[in-house]
Amino acid sequence: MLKIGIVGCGAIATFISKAIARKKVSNAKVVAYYDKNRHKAEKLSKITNADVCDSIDELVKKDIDLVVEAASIKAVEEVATKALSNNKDVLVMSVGAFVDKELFLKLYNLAKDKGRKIYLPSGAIAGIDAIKSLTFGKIEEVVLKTTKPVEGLKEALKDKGIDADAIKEPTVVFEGDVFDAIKQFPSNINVSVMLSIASEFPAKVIIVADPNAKTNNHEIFVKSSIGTLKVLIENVPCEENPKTSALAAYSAIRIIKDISEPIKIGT
Ligand SMILES: NC(=O)C1=CN([C@@H]2O[C@H](COP(=O)(O)OP(=O)(O)OC[C@H]3O[C@@H](n4cnc5c(N)ncnc54)[C@H](OP(=O)(O)O)[C@@H]3O)[C@@H](O)[C@H]2O)C=CC1
Ligand SMILES: O=C([O-])CC(=O)C(=O)O
Repeated sequence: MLKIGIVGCGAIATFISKAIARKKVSNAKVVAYYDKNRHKAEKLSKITNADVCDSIDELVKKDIDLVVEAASIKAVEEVATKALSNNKDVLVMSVGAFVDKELFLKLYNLAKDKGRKIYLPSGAIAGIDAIKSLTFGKIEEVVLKTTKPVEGLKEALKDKGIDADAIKEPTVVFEGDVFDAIKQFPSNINVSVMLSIASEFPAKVIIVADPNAKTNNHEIFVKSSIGTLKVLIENVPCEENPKTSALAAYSAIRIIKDISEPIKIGT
């Protein structure tokens, strides 16, 4: 039985907890939660009976195999460093943190030294399997066009001084590289960093705010010497957090399930 500790008790942690409690994943149990808002951890502990911790340090010292980071980009360095240093594997949802190459290398080397694994789920996008294989050829172009309901982009738009309520038709609110995209939309475009890591090529990113959209759509285009990939995924947003697609949580759940599977499907 894989023992899991979860840091960040929002939308993704809720999906994971329910999937485990409802035995959709039978090889794992949640044993500990930590959230900076203790009441959120307490709410989830009612679903799984897991302990509520007062700090990341307390959580990583527990008898657990895997720490799931489902908190924020800012939390990744501390959570992953402490998890790996305490000989736990770590699954990182806030993949945007790895836009920082130094952090990527630091955690990569720590995991290697400790003989532990860092899991980066495909998250809210599809096609990562093929894109990883395409890197054996020459990648020429990587583009992500994300269209989200205005509601899901509201906070980030406010930070940019854009009044989301004034958007009455599909509007491009960002066009640029992955580095600026994740800086300006840290809770919306982790997928662009995942795409760039998988393709080993910095993605061009376009973000559209659509007042009529009901789904979080990600359109991916990768041109390479091996082939050209075009993928569109239309994701149902989480009720608890409309910025986040349910698929992102299910990709983490799938990794947790696959850890104990004797057969590995896909690249
Ligand atoms: N890889 C991918 O494809 C995707 C990644 N994500 C990312 O995954 C992460 C989790 O998403 P989601 O569950 O929707 O987010 P939520 O906002 O629903 O939940 C995150 C929770 O973690 C808490 N938190 C934030 N920072 C810390 C910290 N340092 N220590 C402890 N708790 C903390 C938050 O508190 P508070 O609300 O007070 O900040 C909140 O309760 C986010 O970073 C999100 O951007 C999301 C979708 C797709
Ligand atoms: O869930 C999504 O559709 C994408 C997302 O929020 C992210 O990548 O940060």
